[in-house]
Amino acid sequence: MSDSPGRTEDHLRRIGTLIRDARKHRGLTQAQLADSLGTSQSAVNRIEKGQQNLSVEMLTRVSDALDSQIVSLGTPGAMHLRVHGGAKLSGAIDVKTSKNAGVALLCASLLNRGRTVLRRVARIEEVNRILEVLESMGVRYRWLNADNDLEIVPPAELDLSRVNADAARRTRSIIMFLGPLLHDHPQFALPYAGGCDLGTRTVEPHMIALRPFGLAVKATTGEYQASVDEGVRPTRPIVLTERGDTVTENAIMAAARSEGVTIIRNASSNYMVQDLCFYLQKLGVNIDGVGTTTLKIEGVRHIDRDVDYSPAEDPIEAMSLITAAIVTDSEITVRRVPIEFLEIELAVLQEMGLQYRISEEYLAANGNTRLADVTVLPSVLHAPIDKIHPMPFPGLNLDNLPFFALIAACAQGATLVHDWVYEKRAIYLTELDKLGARVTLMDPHRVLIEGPTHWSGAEVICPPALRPAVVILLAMLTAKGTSVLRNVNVIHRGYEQLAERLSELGAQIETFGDV
Ligand SMILES: CC(=O)N[C@H]1[C@@H](OP(=O)(O)OP(=O)(O)OC[C@H]2O[C@@H](n3ccc(=O)[nH]c3=O)[C@H](O)[C@@H]2O)O[C@H](CO)[C@@H](O)[C@@H]1O
Ligand SMILES: C=C(OP(=O)(O)O)C(=O)O
Repeated sequence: MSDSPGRTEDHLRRIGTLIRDARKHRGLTQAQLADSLGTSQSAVNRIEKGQQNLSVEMLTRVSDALDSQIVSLGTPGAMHLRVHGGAKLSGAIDVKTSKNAGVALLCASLLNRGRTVLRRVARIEEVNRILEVLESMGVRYRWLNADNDLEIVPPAELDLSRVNADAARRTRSIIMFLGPLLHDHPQFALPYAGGCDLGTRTVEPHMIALRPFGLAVKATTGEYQASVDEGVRPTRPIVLTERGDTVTENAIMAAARSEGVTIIRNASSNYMVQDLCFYLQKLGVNIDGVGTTTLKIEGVRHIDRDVDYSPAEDPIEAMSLITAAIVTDSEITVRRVPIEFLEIELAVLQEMGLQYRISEEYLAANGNTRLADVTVLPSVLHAPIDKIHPMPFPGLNLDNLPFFALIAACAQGATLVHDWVYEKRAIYLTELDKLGARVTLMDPHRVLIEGPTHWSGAEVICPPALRPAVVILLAMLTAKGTSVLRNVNVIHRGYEQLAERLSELGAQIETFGDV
């Protein structure tokens, strides 16, 4: 190691603490660990205090003895959380604007020759990835202030020859560049879409929706090769084969600059789609039917307007924070909840016995979305009578399903959670078992959860999916003892400063990185 002595000591102390935590999780005394390492109890004591130099060989032996990877190598930048469970939360917290509107609006800013300012954008990795891709195309952007207002200025001509493939491959939202780009670019290539690892997520509906605008896409190694037959536009209503959010957004963005009227049927009316429509209306695009499944869009061939738009608050973050209160049995007020996108969730929770207060409604800064403050009160929960399953809006949101799994684990009785959509997400919920939950995987889409759970701290590596990772973090808030959650970078994809904001409510969470 070419480290300075001070840093080495600091690293040794941090490794020592990790070893102590892992030992305690295993329920071992220092003497028992020493035995299995063939060393003395005093040596283990020195190791845990960071007072003993450690060879790689010794570290490997400790890792084996504790069945825990104490130090991860080769993942530069990996961040982890140490959570001391059991603390009650109190106070109030504001919901931030949504990830999913944020990424859609960034893609939509490509439709506009003028300057777009987006207010209070969630400063999350998913947004950063799209910004990196935009920048690689020649778009300039600037964070304007501490409120996270973001300015986007497109170049006279986009340069699609050097698209940042590394950033693009890490987000599924890259697929939403197809709709905006097809207007001015007869040929272009885009890297394949990435995102959470949730099993197969088809892009076929996007192809079907965009074909009437002249788009043909050939998938080659690692890239979509797009070609556009200019002048082709829909001759009849576009009927989406599934009511997906991003596919609806792609169709809207294709229609926005296509002259004449386009009708989209079986459109998603979800929150991010509504935000996109409100933004486009500010750009002069006439859209009828916002909030319904039939949209009538009057395209404008050239859009060149300086525009200022405020995306609405995130219903999934709101659900995450409500869940934090429920699992810790605390009273907290979640402010700026986009209530119209959580009504069914709250109705189901009420049936499960949740007590909460709700304020008068008020409007989000976009002038449209209804907000309210929700105060969650400590409650005794029981399993719902029926299974919990998602539906396109106005159903229970698919991204909120994992939170119901955690809440079900806190409730008395057995709950069936059915994720009919994603092939893999439900499987990750069985990770809750490491903290004491009883989650039985019935098949890849259904889990049976038996509560209530006697949560106990553990060390868990984040699954490669945003919501299941957050659910594990929230369970750790209530689990007895200390837990370690590794590789939490996946959480930063969709949440801004979640650990820090939970700490402000009283949670005891420390962040640490790889040594
Ligand atoms: C950036 C963004 O906005 N992401 C959201 C968006 O992703 P996105 O719109 O990309 O969602 P997908 O297209 O992957 O759809 C999700 C899954 O649902 C299936 N499907 C969808 C609609 C339908 O009517 N029938 C059907 O079977 C799809 O085949 C797919 O397997 O919607 C997902 C589903 O709400 C959310 O989890 C994501 O957070
Ligand atoms: C699945 C999700 O998002 P994405 O579409 O960005 O992968 C999510 O937000 O939970």
